[in-house]
Amino acid sequence: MARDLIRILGLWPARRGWLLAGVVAAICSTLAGLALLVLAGRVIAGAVVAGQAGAALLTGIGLAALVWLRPVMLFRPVARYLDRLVTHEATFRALADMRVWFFRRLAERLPAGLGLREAGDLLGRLVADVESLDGLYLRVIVPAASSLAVVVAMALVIGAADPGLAALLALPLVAALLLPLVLAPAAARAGQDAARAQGALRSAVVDPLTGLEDTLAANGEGRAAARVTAAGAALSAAQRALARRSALGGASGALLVQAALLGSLAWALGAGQDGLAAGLMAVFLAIAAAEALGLMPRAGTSLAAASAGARRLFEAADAPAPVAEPARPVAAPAGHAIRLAGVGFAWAPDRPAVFDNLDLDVPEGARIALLGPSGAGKSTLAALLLKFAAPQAGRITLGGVDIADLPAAELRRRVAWLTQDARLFDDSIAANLRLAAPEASEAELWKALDRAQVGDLVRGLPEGLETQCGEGGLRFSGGQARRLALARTLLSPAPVLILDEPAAGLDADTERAFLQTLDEATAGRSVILILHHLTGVERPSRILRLVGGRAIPAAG
Ligand SMILES: Nc1ncnc2c1ncn2[C@@H]1O[C@H](COP(=O)(O)OP(=O)(O)OP(=O)(O)O)[C@@H](O)[C@H]1O
Repeated sequence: MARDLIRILGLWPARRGWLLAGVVAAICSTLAGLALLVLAGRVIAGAVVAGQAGAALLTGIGLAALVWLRPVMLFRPVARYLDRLVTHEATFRALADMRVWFFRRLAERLPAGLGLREAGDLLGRLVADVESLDGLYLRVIVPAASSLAVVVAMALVIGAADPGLAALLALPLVAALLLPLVLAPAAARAGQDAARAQGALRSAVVDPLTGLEDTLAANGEGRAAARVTAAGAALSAAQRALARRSALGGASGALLVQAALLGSLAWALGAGQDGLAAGLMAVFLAIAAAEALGLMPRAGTSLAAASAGARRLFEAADAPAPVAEPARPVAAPAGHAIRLAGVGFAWAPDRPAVFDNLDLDVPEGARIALLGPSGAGKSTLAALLLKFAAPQAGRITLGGVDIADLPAAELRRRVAWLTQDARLFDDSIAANLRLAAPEASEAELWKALDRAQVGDLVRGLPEGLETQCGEGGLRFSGGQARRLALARTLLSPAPVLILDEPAAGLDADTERAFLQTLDEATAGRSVILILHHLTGVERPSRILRLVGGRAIPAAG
């Protein structure tokens, strides 16, 4: 548990200044509260000892306390305001860093898609588990630092007057301070159950919602609702267990703080005239301490929840990346001829091999038509060429350089892929296109749209290039969205294009028109056309068929 949490803190180096400033602000605010009660205590203790308020005000101590009371009263709300402001700002910044870190780690580990991972569960990790980490700072570190400052200040203030009283007061308060460490391990299991249940609930909701049409068409809403109910019940049970631990911690904390209060009260009553002032002061300090230390035992459950969140994040973030970046990357080659030699590949050790001793040459400027039945491995070949997966045998070279030695980003600048189910993102058409070429001018966007046979459609839209595509491109029909995605790929300056069924979604005439303009759109570039069948207008330089894990020449 401690290792995960220490590692989390290590991931926030850029926010160290903010985090530290938050702790300092919280300590100042708590100590200001303490000082306020100390000063009030002094005035009252002086009055009680002197027998009447007026006389107390005239004693040196009472007068000094009164002088300090006003600035401290003014300082305290300011300190409290700054405390909340800075600690929350520090948390927001640290969590934002954490999300980006986690997202990048996922992107490295899931280049070929989620595979068997559940989208809802990953979303839960990215949102809820990252959020649970705010408890580590806001509900554990900050209160612990403030409480420690309170205990030390109290020991100093009371210790100067009466060390025995200071020990009596400090003992239960130190116990309250340490209680979270005692309670956290027991709460850890409940924290893990709650985090897991939260992930399961998100999956149960996201999965049927993403495919709502299919869920409804199959009358599956009853089953989906039952899954959500079961996942919700599991989450409630886990959260109830966590809440029980939190309540237990809260009650124990209150008990310890009250013990300190009662102890000092008993001392004050039992002390003679000499000890009365110190005893009364201790009562005031115990009241002040209650605010800071009363929260501490609950920090145990926050610690457990943060540790469960951290565990789940690291579980996903530490999975081995399918393709490691080269330890010693080589310079990108000038040429872009592709060669596969003796490539063997299976997606997992227990899955059948997709390729077995595959050889393939794509010379610069060639147009290869790659045919093959469903499941033959056409998309898998594209995944290998973009290093979304790495072959277990053989090598793949680009311009004579093994792609294993090229950084993935360099390779992907040279090879662009229109995937089979290319996705439009929830942004404008222009932004979707510029994913492939961020610097592209408007004229270049229109050129790519025209080449993909979708320029007229976009011209007819009131907002043109600024039209929002909606999530997954829902604003457009399947065929229109595919042509927009094709325009994006054609816009890419990459010298090698892999186009998986580029004419899918086009009617016969438009398909013909598109394939005829392909020459112009891809002039000078190598193109791998993944097709189920040839229409006769593709004019490939070679036709290959993937069969039994190998590429064999096919008749046109
Ligand atoms: N990302 C992936 N993770 C795990 N297995 C995969 C992945 N992509 C493809 N496969 C598996 O690899 C095999 C070949 O699939 P692939 O999609 O490459 O065939 P294809 O020729 O493109 O088929 P289609 O013409 O139907 O698109 C299939 O058994 C498939 O389940």
